[in-house]
Amino acid sequence: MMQIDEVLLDFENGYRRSLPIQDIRYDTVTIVVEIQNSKDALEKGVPGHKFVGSLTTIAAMKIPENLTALQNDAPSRNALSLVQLASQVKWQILGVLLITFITYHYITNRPPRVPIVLEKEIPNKLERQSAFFFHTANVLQKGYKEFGDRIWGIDTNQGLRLVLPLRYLDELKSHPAINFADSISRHALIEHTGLGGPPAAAVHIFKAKLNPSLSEYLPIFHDIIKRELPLAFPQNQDWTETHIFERMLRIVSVMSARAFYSAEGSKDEHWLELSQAYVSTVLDYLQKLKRWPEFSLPLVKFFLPERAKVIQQWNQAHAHLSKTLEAKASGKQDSPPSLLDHLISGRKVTVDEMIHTQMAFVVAGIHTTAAGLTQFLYDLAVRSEDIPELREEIRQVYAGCEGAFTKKSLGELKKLDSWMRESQRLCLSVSTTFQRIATKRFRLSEGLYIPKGTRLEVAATSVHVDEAFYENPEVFDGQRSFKPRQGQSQAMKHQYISTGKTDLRWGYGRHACPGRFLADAEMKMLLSELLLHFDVKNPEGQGRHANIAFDNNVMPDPTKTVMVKSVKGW
Ligand code: HEM
Repeated sequence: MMQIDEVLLDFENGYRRSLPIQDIRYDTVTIVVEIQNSKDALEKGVPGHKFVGSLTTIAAMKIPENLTALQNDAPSRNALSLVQLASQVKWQILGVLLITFITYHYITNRPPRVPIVLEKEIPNKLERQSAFFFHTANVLQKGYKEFGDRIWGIDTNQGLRLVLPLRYLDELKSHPAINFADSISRHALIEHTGLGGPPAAAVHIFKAKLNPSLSEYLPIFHDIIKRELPLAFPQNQDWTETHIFERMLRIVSVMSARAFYSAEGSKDEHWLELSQAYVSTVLDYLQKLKRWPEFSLPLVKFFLPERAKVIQQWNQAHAHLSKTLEAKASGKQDSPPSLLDHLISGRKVTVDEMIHTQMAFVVAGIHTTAAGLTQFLYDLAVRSEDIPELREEIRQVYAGCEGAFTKKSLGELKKLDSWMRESQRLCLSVSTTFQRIATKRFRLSEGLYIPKGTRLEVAATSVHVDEAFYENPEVFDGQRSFKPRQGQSQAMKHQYISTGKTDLRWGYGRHACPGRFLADAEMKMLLSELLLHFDVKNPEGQGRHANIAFDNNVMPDPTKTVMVKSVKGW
């Protein structure tokens, strides 16, 4: 037999204390006894062994040398051995659970096993990321050619992205486990920048309210174009070197301000300047941030002047929008109502919510449309021989509607439509589209497991130059879509606003660009007025201006110029 000198008390609240046995006063607590100091016990090799029971049990306890004997004899035997067992099992269970959790987490989040573009040519991952950032279209084209019909991956500074073959589009276009808005937020690095796409509710209102009222907007847009165009392109009988992008941006920003914001806003020079400058700031900010690896962004962003500029522009937008919302509180709407009118009708919207929505529409709608117009003119400047045919069609349609464009008359500009479509086929606004993010893990029908958070997309620029879908895809053919539209059955197909699996200019599926009808109308009216009154060409020997591309964005170079001259007799 051995004597216990000291006990270790484990109270239920987690408190633990070691006391000589004579100091223990309370006899009601449930305690754990750990033999600690007994020399005898040490010699017998049982220290660390725990017994649980009431103090009365323990105070009276004389522990036999043979512990098994105690377990058989002691009155508290069952209680002691059960809790002892539970205590040991508890740690084992926790251990097993932890290992299971880590294994599960690893397995479910492990990137899918797919071939990675450039992995063989550039073994260093950082260099591969950089190659994609600076040569996006080429890297996409390489992967598209090399992996054909398989799913393949791209290493980017913001992680692995999976490129899908077109056959997955139907399976995924309404899949509940993938999300478009999250992927836009991810592209805009929302957790570092606070930037993101327009809220789904606002997009819904845009589709339901603004798009159906487009006809009412046409005379307003046409007036804006007729007012702004001569300011942007003064009459000049000599060829004049002209920056295109900034002029397009200005005119589109006026039309967009009227449609998204308010009639007053479309005349407010400060708002117009702000909306034009904001997009460039955002693009510069993202371009700079995306050069850095993800983990460094929380720090890097503070060193970029664009961050301060974006915040300053938000503050300016705040001043405008709080004034406008106050003025609109009476319920007075523009005619036709702007998107802002629709958004606040019957709803309480805070100034901050409205800033987010308005600025997101500014980014989605102004730069893209101005870029589309600039790309068109850059294409036309190296094919000025096509101008007379386009101009003739415009003249006929213009005469037919007596100079007042309607939806129907814009629909008759089929050659212009085809030219716009061809220009956009080769110069998309984004190099990949159908960008989605997996919000849950799921498995594709052909078996590939997609972990939560995976980014998925389609290599749109490569699809558009695939000869399986386009004859002589590298050749610019302005009438490519005009020809098939001559037959009755195809008359409504192959339009500038059309979308399809091999026609990804506006994205695909339920998130295909809802602003394309607006862009189509704005662009056709602006180009019609421009081509009625001006010739464009590039200086002798100057080829088609190259685009600026980074990550997913493709833009015309705003610093380039084309030669512009007034048409005789205007
Ligand atoms: C030529 C001009 C334009 C181009 C090339 C363009 C291109 C695109 C593309 C490619 C997408 C789909 C992205 C994807 O699926 O990955 C998209 C979506 C979107 N576009 Fe446009 N866009 C243009 C004009 C506009 C305009 C004028 C608006 C005005 C409201 C607009 C608003 C939007 C919105 C809100 C979305 C997201 C739709 C959603 O959340 O479901 N776009 N655009």
